[in-house]
This record gives sequence, C-alpha cells and structure tokens, in this order.
Amino acid sequence: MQMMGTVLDHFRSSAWYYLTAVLAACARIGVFRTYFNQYLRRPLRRLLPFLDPFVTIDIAAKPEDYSFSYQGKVKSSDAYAEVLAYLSAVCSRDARELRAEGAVEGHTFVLSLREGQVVTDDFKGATISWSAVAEEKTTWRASGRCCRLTFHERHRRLVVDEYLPHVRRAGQEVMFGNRPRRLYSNKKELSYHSRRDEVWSYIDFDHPTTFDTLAMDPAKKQMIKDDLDDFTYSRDYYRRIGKAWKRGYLLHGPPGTGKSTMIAAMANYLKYDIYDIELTTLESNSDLRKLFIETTGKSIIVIEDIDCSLDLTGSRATMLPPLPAFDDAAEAGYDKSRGKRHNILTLSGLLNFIDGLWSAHSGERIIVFTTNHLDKLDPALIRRGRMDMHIEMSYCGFEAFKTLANNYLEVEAHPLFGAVEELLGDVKMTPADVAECLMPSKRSARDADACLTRLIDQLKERKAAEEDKESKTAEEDDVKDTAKEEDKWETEKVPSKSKSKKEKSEACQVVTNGAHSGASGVSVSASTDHYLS
Ligand SMILES: Nc1ncnc2c1ncn2[C@@H]1O[C@H](COP(=O)(O)OP(=O)(O)OP(=O)(O)O)[C@@H](O)[C@H]1O
Ligand SMILES: [Mg+2]
Repeated sequence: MQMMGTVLDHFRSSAWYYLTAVLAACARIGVFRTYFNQYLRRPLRRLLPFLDPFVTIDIAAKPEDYSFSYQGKVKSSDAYAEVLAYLSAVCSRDARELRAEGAVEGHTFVLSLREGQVVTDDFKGATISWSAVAEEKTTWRASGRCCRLTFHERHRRLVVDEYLPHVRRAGQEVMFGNRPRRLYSNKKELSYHSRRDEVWSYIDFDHPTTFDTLAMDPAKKQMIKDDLDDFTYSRDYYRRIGKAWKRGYLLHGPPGTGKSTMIAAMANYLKYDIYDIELTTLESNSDLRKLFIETTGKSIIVIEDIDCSLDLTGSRATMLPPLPAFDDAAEAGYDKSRGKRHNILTLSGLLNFIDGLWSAHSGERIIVFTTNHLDKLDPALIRRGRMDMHIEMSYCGFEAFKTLANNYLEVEAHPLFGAVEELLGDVKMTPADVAECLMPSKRSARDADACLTRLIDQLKERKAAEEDKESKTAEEDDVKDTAKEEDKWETEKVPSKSKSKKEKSEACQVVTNGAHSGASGVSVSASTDHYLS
C-alpha cells in the first residue's frame, strides 16, 4: 500500500513536470509567433522571390466566385472547363498519365492530367508548367480538383495580361468546336425573366451545303469567302477602330436562287451557330432585345424575307401607329385584357438591334437579312455600315450550272454542256429549277445524259414560252403605239390656241350632251368630230 502511494506520487510529480514543460514550449511558440509576425515576416517575404522565384495560380473545378448574368441569375464560371479544353491538346502531346472525360457537349473526350503529372506550355518565350493537384479542403468547401500553373516571377505580367486570356479564348474555341453546330429558333412566348433556354430552342444543324457545293459565280463566291475570313481574323482591327465586331450581309434575289443555301454554307464555313429570328412572332422591340442578349458569340443571326416580316418600309417616326380608338382596338392589335399593344416592333427597334449599343454584346456576330424585293426595304435598314455587303443571288449561269452538275451528276464535262451553256445565256432559270432537272427520278439511274437532256428540254420550252410572250408583248405594244399615234394625230388637229377657255367649256358641254345622246365611246369621238367640224 505504501509502495502504491509512492508510485502515485511519482506519477503525479512527473505529469506535473511534463505539463509544465509543454505549457512552457507553447508559450515560447506563441512568443516566437508574435515576434515573427511583428518583425520578421515582411523582410522574409521580400527575400522569398530570391529563394523561390516561381508564382503559382490555381484554377479550381468548383468556382469560388459567381457572376451575375443580365437577368440577375447566378451563372457559374467556365474557366476550369476552358482550361481543361485548352490543355487537352497539350496533354495528348506531352503527358504520360492522362484521364479522359466526355466533353460536356458533343461526342469527343477531353484529356486531362492525372494528379501529380506536369506538362509545360510555351508562350511568347515564357515556359509555363501546368499540373493537376487536389485542392485543399476548406471549412466551407469540399476538396476538389484544380489545375495549377507555375511560372517565373518575371513573366507575371505576360501570364496575367496575355497568357490567361489566351488560354480562355483558345479553350472556348476548342469547346465550341467539339460540339455540333446548332440552329436556334425563337420561342413565341417570352416573359421578362425568360432564361436563354426559354427564349431559344435549338436542333443540331447538320446541313451538308458548303461553298464548294453552292452554285454561283466563282469570283463572287471567292469574294464572299475572303470577306468572311477577313471578318473572323479582324478582332483587334474592330477594337482599334472602335466598331462592334459584327458584319451585316443582305442577300437578295428571286425565290430559289440560293439565299437560304448561302446562309448554310456560311455557317458551315465559319463553324458558327445560326439564330433564326421569326420577327412576326415578336410583340415589341424589347422582345427583340431579349432574344439578342441571349445569343452567343460566333453566331449568324438571320432574318429571312425581311420585306414580308413586318411593314418596315415606313419612316422611323411613323412606324408606330397611334393607339387605336377603343372600339377599333381589337382589330388594330390592342389587347384590352392585357392592356398592351401587339406588333409594335418598329424599324428603329430593328436598327437598334443591328447597330445600337446592344449589338456589341459578347463576341463576333454576323447578321444576315434575305429578301426577294430589295426595292421594298427602307434605305436606312440596308445602308452600308448596317448591311456591309449586298449580295445578289441571281439566275443560274453556266459556271453555277457546272457546280450543280458536279454535285448532282458527278460530271465535270459532258458533250451536252455546250447546248446548256447556250440556252442558259438566253433563258432565266433559277439554280433550284436547274437542280430539280438534274435530280435523277430514280436513285439507281444517275444517268447524266437523261438528266441533261431533261434540262435542255426544259430550257428550250422556257425559251419558246419567253419568245412567245415577247412577241405577244411586242404586238400589244404595237397596238398601243398605233393607238397613241392616232390619238396624237387627232389632238394635233385640235386648234387649241384658237379657242378661249369659255368656248372650250361650251364645246365640252356640247360633247357631253352629245355623249348623253348616244353610245358613249363612239359618241365621244363623234361629238369631237362634230366639235371639230
Ligand atoms: N445557288 C445554289 N446552289 C446550290 N443549290 C441551290 C442554289 N440555289 C438553290 N439551290 C437549291 O434549291 C433549293 C432552294 O434554294 P433556297 O431555299 O436556298 O432558295 P432561296 O433563294 O432561299 O428561296 P426563297 O427566296 O424562296 O427563300 C435548295 O435546297 C437547293 O437545293
Ligand atoms: Mg430562303
């Protein structure tokens, strides 16, 4: 028992000893920390770049910050996905241990680094290392993956000002290129708070037309391609001259000359999405603005048949009719129950959409209008600067025909081409009609002779019809000319100066009276004769 007491005493005293020692050490650490923070931290920080000159930036998978989109809805940052897309090419080239994930959209894989792997990227003489790291867990966020870039302190400005924006832009392009193109059309019901997917619906755009299959004069086609190329590579130029990065094309020409086909060729050439706006479904200028805000960069915004969409021919001031009287309200499109007027989309609203302040929103855009009747449009709508390029889609010429023959019959030359060339010089036929003739009736019978003969027959028929029409018109003109000549001759015989007004009116009276007395046409001329005699 005494022994037991001695052991306990010993234990107590040593516990006390150790506790005192730990407390003393903690106190020393606390004192050290205080001294370190007060006197050493700053000088050491200044010394750090000499010891470790590398800077690191983490781009996390889970965005820490959220930005607010136009309608005040939270929109997450895409930076991590963009970096992964950018690095995918570098990784597939250099890394040995990779991970592959399906791209958010489309059918491709995005390759990224496995944890601990490093790849390097060169940019304007700077070497930047990328590594995949597990992000540290914090009190408010679970751990996630992040991409860490490391670079020398002396490249700090280059990386922050140029490299990172370059990574984002290139990443966006990779992401955009990985998915199929889209054809968007506007929904009918738009509310003020509609989100992007509530104002636009889309389908994958898989139109096979390219500039190679588009039938038109080769020089004109090349000019359009060059213009599109210039536009896409001119981001800095547009910025420098202070112009929104957009270009307007007006396609005009008779039905079936390939205006819609041209839009498809443009979209495939540039790899842009198409936003097809049906103006007649919109109620007001703000609807148009809402649609426009929800479009993305790298897109073609199309308004087809602009002359038919709305009455856009009036002056800007008179486009908006005054509010109708109450009884006429329904007829004039005034919805009494909702207290608002329909179809008050105005020309000035449309002009604003094309080149107002909103037009500069997010990236490059092409705006295309099509019309069958150029003369019906307000000059303000189609002036240069708004519609930068006016492209006339015209009837099929021989060069355009050769493209169609190559498309449909896979022939580049044929003995019947000579006859077609001659006839196309005389007859106006749209590419759509030519294409129809070249389309074999049976898929198995892709017989160039038969198709070309059918085309020649059609052209001959049209030529005969046109000649017939022309000769009829000429005959009618002759009759009209003769009638005019006779009238003129009759009028010249009237001694107009010899009679005073009063006499003339009396004469008219006579004529009128005379006319009353008999059959009108004959009587008039008879009366005139009477008057003349
Ligand atoms: N220039 C062309 N090149 C190739 N195919 C063409 C061309 N023009 C017309 N076609 C053919 O004719 C069809 C109709 O052409 P498209 O719809 O492009 O004409 P459009 O000018 O838009 O007519 P509309 O004024 O009636 O809208 C197309 O599907 C295409 O097959
Ligand atoms: Mg069309």
